[in-house]
Formats: sequence, C-alpha cells, structure tokens
Amino acid sequence: MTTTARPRGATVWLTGLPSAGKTTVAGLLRDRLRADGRRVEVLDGDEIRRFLTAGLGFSRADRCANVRRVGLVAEVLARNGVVCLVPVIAPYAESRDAVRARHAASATPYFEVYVATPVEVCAARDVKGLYARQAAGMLTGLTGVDDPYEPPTDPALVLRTRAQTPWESADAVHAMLAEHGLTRRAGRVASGVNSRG
Ligand SMILES: Nc1ncnc2c1ncn2[C@@H]1O[C@H](COP(=O)(O)OS(=O)(=O)O)[C@@H](OP(=O)(O)O)[C@H]1O
Ligand SMILES: Nc1ncnc2c1ncn2[C@@H]1O[C@H](COP(=O)(O)OP(=O)(O)O)[C@@H](O)[C@H]1O
Repeated sequence: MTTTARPRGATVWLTGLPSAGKTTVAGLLRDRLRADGRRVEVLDGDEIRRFLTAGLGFSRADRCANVRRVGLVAEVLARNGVVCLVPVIAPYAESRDAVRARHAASATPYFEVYVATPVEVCAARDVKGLYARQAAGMLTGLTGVDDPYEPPTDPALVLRTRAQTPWESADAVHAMLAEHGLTRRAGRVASGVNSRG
C-alpha cells in the first residue's frame, strides 16, 4: 500500500493599512496557488468580522482579539495542509507576534507580508470610502490616520505596491512560497500575463 504525503500548509498574513492592497493580492495569489494544485483559503477580514468575530469593534482590545481569533483559525488550517491567506490589518505588533508564536509552537510555516503602501496612496485609492468619511468627520479611529499602525520590523517580505502592479505583488509572494518549497516555481496568473502582455 502506498501513501501520499500531504503537502505542507502555511499561513501568509498580509498586514497593512486600509486600501493598501491586501485583499487584491490575496485574491490573485489564491487563484495562482489553486492553479498550482494547492488547497487555499482566504480569511477575508470583512467576512470574518461578520461571523467569527461579530460584535468586535476597532478598539485596541477588540482588534487584538480579532487578530488572535483569526490567527487560531489560520494556524489550524495551515497545520492541516491548507495555504491560508489572511488579508487583515493587524495593526499591533503584540497580536501579530502572538499569531507568529502560535504557528511556531506547531512548527507551521508562517509568513508576515507587509503591504507597505503609504497612507497618502491608500487615501487616494480609498476603495471603501473610509478615508473620505474620516476626513468628513463621519468616522474616527481609522488605522494609519487617527488610530495606530505599528509597521512590522522583521517581515518575511515587503510589498511596495505604489511601484508594482497587483500581479507583480502577487508574483513576489508566490516566489517566496516557491523558495520555501510550498508551491511550484513555474507558472503565472493567467490574467496577469494577459493584462501585462
Ligand atoms: N476604523 C477603522 N479602521 C480600520 N478599518 C476599518 C475601520 N472601520 C471599518 N474598517 C473596515 O474594517 C476592515 C478592517 O478589519 P480588520 O479585521 O482587518 O482590522 S483589524 O486587524 O482588526 O484592525 C477594513 O478593511 P480593509 O480596508 O480591507 O483593510 C475596513 O474596511
Ligand atoms: N501592487 C498592488 N497590489 C495590490 N493592490 C494594488 C496594487 N496597485 C494598485 N492596487 C489597487 O489598490 C487597491 C487595493 O484595494 P484592496 O486590495 O481592497 O486593499 P485592502 O484589502 O488592503 O483594504 C485596489 O484597487 C488595487 O487594484
């Protein structure tokens, strides 16, 4: 009887400001990893907050609780062979470190990817209109504007999205995973190849 070893899973945590590009990169990477034959889940911040962490707001304590709960789910999935992509702001080093430690305790690969988009670029993108609402006095406690964001000091990868296309950013994360033997080296996101010629 032969047994097939299950490929190792991993968590890729995409941290950065609102509109930095976390969700966009996670979506492109999901498609690409699935094309490689990997099992992939995206733990989307908005959906998570509607269900798993419903009732939590944006105080420091609530954000830390949110991140720790998402981190628990990610670690369980990754430990069981899934590549888990997490586009969640996670503004505090303390809670990011707790998630890293949880993964280390089970020897589960964990990659912190800093989506390092300057706040002025994020505000110009303003995908959900949050920066405009904050400027109009309709919202307070917006990460990076009037609420803290502690940038990672030792991320596995930094994405400078101001100078990259979304596909280039996703390529960079894919290459990092390939270097660690977590997916294939060859292959590109079909839509990215087409749109870039
Ligand atoms: N005050 C404030 N600050 C930051 N973000 C806000 C806020 N209010 C609502 N939103 C929306 O909620 C999304 C962030 O949720 P997260 O779970 O990723 O945040 S956290 O890690 O718990 O800080 C975030 O999603 P992204 O824009 O995709 O980052 C926002 O759309
Ligand atoms: N290199 C890049 N990577 C990711 N997004 C980018 C990049 N360049 C431009 N963008 C744009 O920035 C916006 C990011 O939005 P989104 O992914 O929803 O951000 P977040 O999830 O961080 O709030 C999208 O409109 C996307 O097309």
